[in-house]
Amino acid sequence: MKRVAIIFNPASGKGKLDQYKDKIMSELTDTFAEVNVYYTEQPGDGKEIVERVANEVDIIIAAGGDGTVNEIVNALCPLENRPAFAIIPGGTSNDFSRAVGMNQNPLKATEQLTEMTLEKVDVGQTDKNYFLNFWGIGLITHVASNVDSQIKDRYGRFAYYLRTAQTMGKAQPFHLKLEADNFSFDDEAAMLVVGNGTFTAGVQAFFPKGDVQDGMLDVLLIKETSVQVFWKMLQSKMANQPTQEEGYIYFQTKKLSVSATPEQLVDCDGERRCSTPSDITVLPKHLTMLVGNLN
Ligand SMILES: Nc1ncnc2c1ncn2[C@@H]1O[C@H](COP(=O)(O)OP(=O)(O)OP(=O)(O)O)[C@@H](O)[C@H]1O
Repeated sequence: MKRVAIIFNPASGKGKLDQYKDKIMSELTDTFAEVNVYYTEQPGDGKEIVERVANEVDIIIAAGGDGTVNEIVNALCPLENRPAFAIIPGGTSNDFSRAVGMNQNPLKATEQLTEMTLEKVDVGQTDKNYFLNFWGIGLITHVASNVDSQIKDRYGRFAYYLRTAQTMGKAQPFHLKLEADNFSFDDEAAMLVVGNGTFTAGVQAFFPKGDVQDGMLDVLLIKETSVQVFWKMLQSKMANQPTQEEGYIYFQTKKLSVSATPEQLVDCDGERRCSTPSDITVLPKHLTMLVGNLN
């Protein structure tokens, strides 16, 4: 584990990483024998860099926000020989970096990386796309990802649910057909979220007890949206226990097939580029990551 490629997105988080760049580099060059730095200039560059350097390095670090991480992970996951992966958080939400216990200060996160704690983590796959955090349809695609960060820090899940409740009028229910390992559903629904990581938009909104190493996907199906349903969810622990409440269902599975009428836009780790139908599976321990505090 000596050769490192760090891919910076200078535009992430409105250029947030710029002030830390020199210190990040000196910390890395003190620890690793070879550190090559790359800068992305436009969408697609992260993918191209990974494809170019993956065979020559032991570790690829994504220094940027969730969009940068998503692009790099989508280029890494199909490779047969995957270098280890790490994240220096540089965006607004930084969901998977939080899930693997990275400090949200980029310099402290770099120090954590140099401790070289390696863990294998699960990855979600839907058709040709990979996700680390979540896949979702329905209401979730209407919730602005940037719930005010101060309010989010203070009120966590509650702020996110409140924002979701505010957008409720915008989402039309849809007819959902779902086939999972031990569960099927064929009825009206308002939202379906499939989680791998535990964070959505910077908060542990839906799967606070999720585990990125358990080889399972967490699934939350909201049948009808009402303030009462969100209130019930807020009070529940969602602790890896299958739950069937009046307004929502929670379960775990290794794979599921989803179709919807009308066709639904899919939000996959914040990227909205595909629509239903979708086949979703978990790739257990598919990526080796340098992590912070995983517990
Ligand atoms: N130099 C660049 N200028 C503008 N956009 C870029 C550049 N390099 C990469 N990109 C694109 O910017 C997009 C957004 O990046 P990223 O998500 O890291 O930042 P962010 O939007 O500020 O963070 P967050 O998603 O956490 O809010 C990525 O999809 C990436 O392809």
